Amino acid sequence: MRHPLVMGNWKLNGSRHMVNELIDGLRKEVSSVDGCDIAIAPPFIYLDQAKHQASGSHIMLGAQNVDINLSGAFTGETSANMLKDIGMKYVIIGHSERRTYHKESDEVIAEKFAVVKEAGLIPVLCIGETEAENEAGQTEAVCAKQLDAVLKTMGAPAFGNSVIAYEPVWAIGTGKSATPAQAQAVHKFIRDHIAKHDAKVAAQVIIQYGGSVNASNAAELFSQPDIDGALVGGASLKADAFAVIVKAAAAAKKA
Ligand SMILES: O=C(CO)COP(=O)(O)O
Repeated sequence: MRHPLVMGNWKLNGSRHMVNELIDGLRKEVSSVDGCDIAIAPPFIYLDQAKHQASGSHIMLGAQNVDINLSGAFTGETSANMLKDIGMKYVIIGHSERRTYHKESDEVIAEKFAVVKEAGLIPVLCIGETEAENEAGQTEAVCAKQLDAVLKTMGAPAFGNSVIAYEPVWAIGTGKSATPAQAQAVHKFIRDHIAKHDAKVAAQVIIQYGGSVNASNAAELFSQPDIDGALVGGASLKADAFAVIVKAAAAAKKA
């Protein structure tokens, strides 16, 4: 049985005050939840503070990005080993906002996947099509290409103890989530695509959905057989809304 993961991607939001308030709120709301892994990914500068604030709870920490290099003359960057050093568990890579605004290619993202695995951290690989690609019927081709970048360089076993987040770009921050049936169809495609290489790895890889997940639509999304939790943006900035999503994921897998 796969254990769902609900992860909050705070993106470029937060302050010292908010880190303390939000984590304190979450700790109260989710203290009795079991059956769902919980993580948050605040901005880099607050990761250490967040780790301390969450200590003793089952809220895990993740980073929103990582560099492909481990050390040296790379001004402004953060390495996978540094993230490991401060107690991170997950690293989000390939988010569509980084693909778009920072021109990250599939090849660079595959390199990031490799350094994250090498450091003993869990990559959360974001994939998904744009609205134009969706309308052109290219959803599966785009997802396959984004997965293949990692499959080609590292092989299917790299997806063992890794997370994939299917985030259709048109659903991110728009309030227009994919329907549960639409998301399920793509999640099944993703799992089947990995199964062509390694059925065992495909059966256990966590595939999260992301894109306008909120307290109202989460339960129905999680009722789908191949949706293993969510990567949540806006709704992760409010403890009560995020907790509803976490509880929905835990309940779905017990049902
Ligand atoms: O990009 C996302 C998570 O990584 C989704 O963002 P929203 O939940 O705000 O749509």
